[in-house]
Amino acid sequence: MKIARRVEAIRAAEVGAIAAAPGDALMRRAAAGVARACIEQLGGAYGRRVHLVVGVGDNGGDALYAGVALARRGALVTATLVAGRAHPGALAAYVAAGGRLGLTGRPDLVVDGVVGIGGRPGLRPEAAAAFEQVAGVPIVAVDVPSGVDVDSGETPEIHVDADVTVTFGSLRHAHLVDPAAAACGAVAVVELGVDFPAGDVEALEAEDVRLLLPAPESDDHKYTRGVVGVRAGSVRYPGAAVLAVAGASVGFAGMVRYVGAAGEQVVAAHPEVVGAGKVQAWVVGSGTDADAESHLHAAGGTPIVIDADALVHLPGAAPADAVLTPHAGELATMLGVSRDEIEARPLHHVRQAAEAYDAVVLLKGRRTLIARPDGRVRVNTTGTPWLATAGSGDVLAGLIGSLLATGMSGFDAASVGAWLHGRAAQACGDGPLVAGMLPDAIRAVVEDLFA
Ligand SMILES: NC(=O)C1=CN([C@@H]2O[C@H](COP(=O)(O)OP(=O)(O)OC[C@H]3O[C@@H](n4cnc5c(N)ncnc54)[C@H](O)[C@@H]3O)[C@@H](O)[C@H]2O)[C@@H](O)CC1
Ligand SMILES: [K+]
Repeated sequence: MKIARRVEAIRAAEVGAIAAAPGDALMRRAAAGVARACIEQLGGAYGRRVHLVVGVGDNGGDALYAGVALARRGALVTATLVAGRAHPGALAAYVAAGGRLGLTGRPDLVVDGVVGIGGRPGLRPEAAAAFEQVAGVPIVAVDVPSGVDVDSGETPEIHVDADVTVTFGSLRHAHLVDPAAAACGAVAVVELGVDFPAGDVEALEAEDVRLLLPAPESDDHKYTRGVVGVRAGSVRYPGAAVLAVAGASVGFAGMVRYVGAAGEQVVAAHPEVVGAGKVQAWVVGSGTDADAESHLHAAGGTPIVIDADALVHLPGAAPADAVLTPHAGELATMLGVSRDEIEARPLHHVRQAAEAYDAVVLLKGRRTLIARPDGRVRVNTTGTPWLATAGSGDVLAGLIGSLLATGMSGFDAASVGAWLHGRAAQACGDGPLVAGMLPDAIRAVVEDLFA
């Protein structure tokens, strides 16, 4: 599990280690990691031109010590001190190692050491100008891209867009949560040997998913494995029914039931699907059009995935054990704000919705967020831009419903479902895909996990 923590918790955990380490030992260790990332990015150090953009705090200190390490490996290092001063010890070491002040020529790489966890969102004009001078050059950010809001993952002001971000000890929220995560590029964590407390934002990794997934026991039969019921599709959108059922039919639940206007199409595509009866979980809403409200009311009393058209019919609190799966536009309608506001502050809004509806809420996006009413959040890190295609959400809703039917909690079902769905898209390759390809790819991903 990847765990991201709040700045306050990180600072508190590091106090002891900083006090115990002689001189700038911790900063030098952090800087060594930054230098390694630069060398990797450049394919070597000797003769490469690296430019440091340096602020007044320890983040700038890290950048300067990284400059020391790079200069010792033969790189030509220059630095702009955006406030005209910098961490005294690091600056002295930098100058002693042959580092120069001021920009000369076009560098091969820029190191962003303006601000880290001590920064406020935005860049002061001197910092912004320093980056403008080297526009287009790849950037390695120290700790976080300067200017992002570290705890909220928001980017309300101008900020650095990095190719690589090197952080220390623990991930911060900005590394996982968009839009800040998108500004980080690839993220590397340098170990500092510090113990951190639990965090409230996390991301599943393959091993976590494998451990959470249900696998049938030898004495299981179709009913003990769980039955999922799908109420999706309509005369107008029969395809949504077929796709939601396809997502529910990848094989986790022992049986799939379908209730709705597209029964004929569903059975033609999935002959194993049966009609109404007892279920352990419902999936309601994908493509249900005008039937959404009646389906929502008919499907009560079990864990339930509420998707698409059904979302707007929720009164206030959702039914017990509900997983809501809106995209940004749907969440905007539910919360009475604009889509732009949701996209600017997805972590804030997904938590707000989880609390308001007293349900697990999965907000779809490049970095899908899954929130519980108590504020705990999982971020999904799998997927490709090709996944943004019609019907992909229907497959996801069905898949999550089938996991719920096996007895998984809503939070686990939603986050594992999102992980598998995204990994399946990656397995389809870096090219176009249609939603109908996902179920087979999900099966292949699961087979790989258990291999
Ligand atoms: N805490 C630790 O254990 C470690 C911290 N390290 C580094 O130390 C950093 C934190 O250092 P600091 O607490 O000195 O804080 P920063 O270096 O992040 O920021 C320092 C100062 O920058 C100024 N500032 C704030 N917002 C600004 C903005 N938008 N534009 C320009 N200037 C702004 C403020 O005067 C602020 O106090 C971490 O991000 C990390 O890079 C590393 O050396 C590893 C160890
Ligand atoms: K930075």
